Amino acid sequence: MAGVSALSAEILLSKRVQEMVLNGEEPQNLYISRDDCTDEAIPSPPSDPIPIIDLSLLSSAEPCSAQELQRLRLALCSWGCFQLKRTWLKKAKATSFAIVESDSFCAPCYVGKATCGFQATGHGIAKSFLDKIREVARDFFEQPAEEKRRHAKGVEEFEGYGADPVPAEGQSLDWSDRLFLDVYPEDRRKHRFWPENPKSFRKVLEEYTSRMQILTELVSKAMAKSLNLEADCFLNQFGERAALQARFNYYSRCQRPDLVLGLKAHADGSGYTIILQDDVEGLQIFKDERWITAPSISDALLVLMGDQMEIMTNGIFKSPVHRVLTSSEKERISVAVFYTPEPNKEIGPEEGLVNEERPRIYKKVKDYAGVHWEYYQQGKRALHVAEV
Ligand SMILES: O=C(O)CCC(=O)C(=O)O
Ligand SMILES: [Fe+2]
Repeated sequence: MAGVSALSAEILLSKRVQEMVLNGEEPQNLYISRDDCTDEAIPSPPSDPIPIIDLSLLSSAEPCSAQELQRLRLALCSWGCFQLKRTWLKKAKATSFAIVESDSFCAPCYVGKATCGFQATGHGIAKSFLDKIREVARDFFEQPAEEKRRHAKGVEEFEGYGADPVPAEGQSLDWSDRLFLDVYPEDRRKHRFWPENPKSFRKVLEEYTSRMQILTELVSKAMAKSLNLEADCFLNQFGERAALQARFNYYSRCQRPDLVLGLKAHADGSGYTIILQDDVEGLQIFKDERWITAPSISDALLVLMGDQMEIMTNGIFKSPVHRVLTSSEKERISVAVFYTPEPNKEIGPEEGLVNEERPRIYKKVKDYAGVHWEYYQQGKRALHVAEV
């Protein structure tokens, strides 16, 4: 991009990428982060696809679930993520929930549960609801700039519409715009950042948040069971006021996808992250020394481990490095929900995962997400600060 004037990061971050694209502007130098664009050109050996896990089989009794638990554990040890496909959450009469997946429906297990007194009340994440989230996200970003600016964040703030705060010197900027919102606990919501338009945005996001709460309970329990731990152990570490934060990402088209990333390579500082993609691929996970594209499956959610699950599992589950590519042809939307232990709560490796064969590799940490952020801004991982 020789000849393009070098604007400072602060000025660029006060502008929206979407508007730069509408104005026909090329990416400035500060957005250029890739010099590895030849990696896609090298044919890579075929790899296993990101595992698809059927949670219905994990919330059911032995022996039905043993194989799926094993698949979940392997997915999280080797990939650090898995896809949840066509999942329906059915709220039980009491406090627990069963999940039923349409295409790998485990009839004997479900019948067993039903006769144990589980009653469905229709709390399902149907594909039509996932489409609704995508629709309100798209409708929000496609509004005129003035409307979105009503919910704008300051350059150095986190919450609201805009971009990440200014990174450390030498770090590149992401070719994306975001709307970042604290969604749970409810008393942490700052409604001035919640869009009033499209009209259904708030209601849909409230509903999605409730689904995410149910899902995090299920996933946390399933992960514990897959490691032969007490089902509630991770939930107890996350705490009752564990946070859910939603980040709506809008990746505009880019004239130089060979040089510019939608989101730079990073690992998440959350416990784990639940990602809803649209039909445009772009998310890549670094595995076995190469980047692997996460397929976009319209009725699937991608569950990606963050550093704090790696700590809680004493390094057994991996928090994968991932990034988002840009495309010159299509814009892309995703919604990432970060599930993070409650503020001020100490977390650490589960005792059941520390033994002679597997000595403790991480110590207890508190408010790790803040430390993670400082390193993230320097383009570094933070996990070493938790090492013993
Ligand atoms: O857009 C995506 O698919 C991934 C987003 C992501 O990794 C993040 O927001 O941390
Ligand atoms: Fe991420």
